[in-house]
Amino acid sequence: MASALLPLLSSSSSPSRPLCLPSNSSLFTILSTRRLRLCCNSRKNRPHVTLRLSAIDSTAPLSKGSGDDSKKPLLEVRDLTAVIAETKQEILKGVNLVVCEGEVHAIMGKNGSGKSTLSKVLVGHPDYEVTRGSVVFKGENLLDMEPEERSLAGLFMSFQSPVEIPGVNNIDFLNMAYNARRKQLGEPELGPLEFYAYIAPKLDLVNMKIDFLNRNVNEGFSGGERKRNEILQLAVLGADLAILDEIDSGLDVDALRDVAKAVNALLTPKNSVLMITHYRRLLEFIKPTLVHIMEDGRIMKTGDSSLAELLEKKGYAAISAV
Ligand SMILES: Nc1ncnc2c1ncn2[C@@H]1O[C@H](COP(=O)(O)OP(=O)(O)OP(=O)(O)O)[C@@H](O)[C@H]1O
Repeated sequence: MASALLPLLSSSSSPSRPLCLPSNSSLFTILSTRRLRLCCNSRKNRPHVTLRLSAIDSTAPLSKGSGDDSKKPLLEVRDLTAVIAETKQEILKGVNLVVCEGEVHAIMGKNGSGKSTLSKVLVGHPDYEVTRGSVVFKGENLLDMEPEERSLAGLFMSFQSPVEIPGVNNIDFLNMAYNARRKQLGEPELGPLEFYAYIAPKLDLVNMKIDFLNRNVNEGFSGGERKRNEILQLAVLGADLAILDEIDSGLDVDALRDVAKAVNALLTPKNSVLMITHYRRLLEFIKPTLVHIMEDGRIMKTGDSSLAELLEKKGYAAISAV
């Protein structure tokens, strides 16, 4: 692997070669949902939680994600209401959600129910304004933080449609994002060689060819390659809470397995995943602690993975009737 890295090093990441990167402000936006803390443990200590569909009334305040009092809440969303900044149209209409450390939560729901908006509001996307409610992340008021502060605090978001960054190659982008984090932590930055040594095992984790490091970020990537690249970013940057918006869309079965394997490998009893999906298939690979169903800007139902099974067999009408 080391020798394969050398051509890339000399061609793209020489310290003497100026990086072609976007302006600071756009880079900030790009990086604002990226953040790091390397987590490589397995999730074998994760408790298995079984809840019946009726066990949680999602309109009532939730005390703990899974109802397990020994767990520490990581994210507490209370009565969150948000509008589109430009039009003031209300999209989120009172979301309640608690994710504890070490939990995997899945959010499902019809198209347009507000799932992506919720995730974007959590990372501080400027298209939306919060009009009511609170979000506490690791004990801090998340809504008071700038997007980049949220990222540095441990929030990572993988977008439904990852953007291309023309003129910026992947390895430079990742190296810079990782170094920004290290700088924040008061740690020395990694030079190109050290960074290659750091990233190489992560490429294996997501089963990505090394060539992708030398291509511009997401430029010409297939849908599946973009998703793998998102998970590579997560593996590099790490996260206390990773929000994965339809990470399964556009993936073939093998790619889904690889991505799920990588996500599972990153989970520890301390960090959590909030994943948005339309399909139960993903939940077979990444086992959820809880499944939430969103409808018209609210979480209307919460249960275990049997909720996703019911949904797949009988559709949303059956869920409303439960
Ligand atoms: N910036 C925006 N401008 C206009 N409408 C928006 C904006 N953001 C969200 N919406 C609208 O808000 C609603 C919720 O959108 P959102 O993307 O959150 O849905 P979703 O549940 O993720 O849907 P899908 O499953 O199709 O991805 C949709 O009707 C969408 O058109």
